[in-house]
Amino acid sequence: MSEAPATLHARISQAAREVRATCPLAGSITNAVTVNLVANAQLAAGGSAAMVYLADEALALTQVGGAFYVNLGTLLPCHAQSIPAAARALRDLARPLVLDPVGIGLGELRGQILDELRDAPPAIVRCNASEAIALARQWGLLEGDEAQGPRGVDAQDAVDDARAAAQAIARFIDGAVAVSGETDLVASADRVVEVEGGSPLMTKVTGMGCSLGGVAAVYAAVTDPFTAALAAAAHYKVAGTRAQRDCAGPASFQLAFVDALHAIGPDELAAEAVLRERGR
Ligand SMILES: Nc1ncnc2c1ncn2[C@@H]1O[C@H](COP(=O)(O)OP(=O)(O)OP(=O)(O)O)[C@@H](O)[C@H]1O
Ligand SMILES: Cc1ncsc1CCO
Ligand SMILES: [Mg+2]
Repeated sequence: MSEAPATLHARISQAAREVRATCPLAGSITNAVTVNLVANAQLAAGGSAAMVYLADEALALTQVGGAFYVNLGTLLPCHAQSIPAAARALRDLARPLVLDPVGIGLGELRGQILDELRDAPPAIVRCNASEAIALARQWGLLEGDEAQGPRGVDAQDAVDDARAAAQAIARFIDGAVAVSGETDLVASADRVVEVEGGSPLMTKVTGMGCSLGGVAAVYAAVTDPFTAALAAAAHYKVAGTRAQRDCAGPASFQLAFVDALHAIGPDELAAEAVLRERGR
């Protein structure tokens, strides 16, 4: 990993160049609905993919991959062991974990696993606004009114409403949080950047968020968590904007989107990324 350049755009293009040059492996434990899109997006972005379910295999993958991705979307009994075991192994190796806490609040197992991850935390949390607020509450990171109240699993909150939660999580994990929506928000302990672009059709294809987490893990294999989260968010927004021009609806959008992820080079990515710094 070389030293990060000063500007955000330069950091993104350097990260994309390193991904293209090294084809980093990010292993995944991810949900059964969208596993194929996650792997295809990781390959199209320039990385390599390997999906597992069992603890034994997850532990082997943490040793060989540059980063690891965990998505709680469709839990099975084996995940009660495999996800915490992978997270602890990554913590001990000082290798980045990217977490998508899909469906936080649904049933008990998700909550148990997230309690365990508090002690072996991810480097990047990738989620929607409601999930960011729910995770910050579960980990006890909010105070006053913000700490109260039940939350569902849908993204009923606006991305901007999740800003305090995102920053609280980013500080707690000493990493980055990427909250997706019409405008994405990427937070580190001391910076908040908005990323514009994409398409409303991204909400009509399942797994756009899941696969964004997988691509963030590919980037996390070559750069720091904040740059990785920002590069992945920007790559998705630029690819989504392009894909919308060439499609007839959600199905052809997904194809055009994966093509665009693949076609966008590091310089184009930096040139077309629309970023707005919101505070540091
Ligand atoms: N209305 C929108 N306009 C533009 N881009 C959007 C819009 N909604 C979502 N996106 C983009 O779609 C991608 C996925 O974000 P989204 O918030 O839909 O994730 P998600 O709800 O976790 O998805 P899933 O759970 O289906 O994987 C991100 O790149 C985000 O920027
Ligand atoms: C639809 C769905 N259900 C569980 S995971 C998933 C994919 C989007 O998160
Ligand atoms: Mg999601």
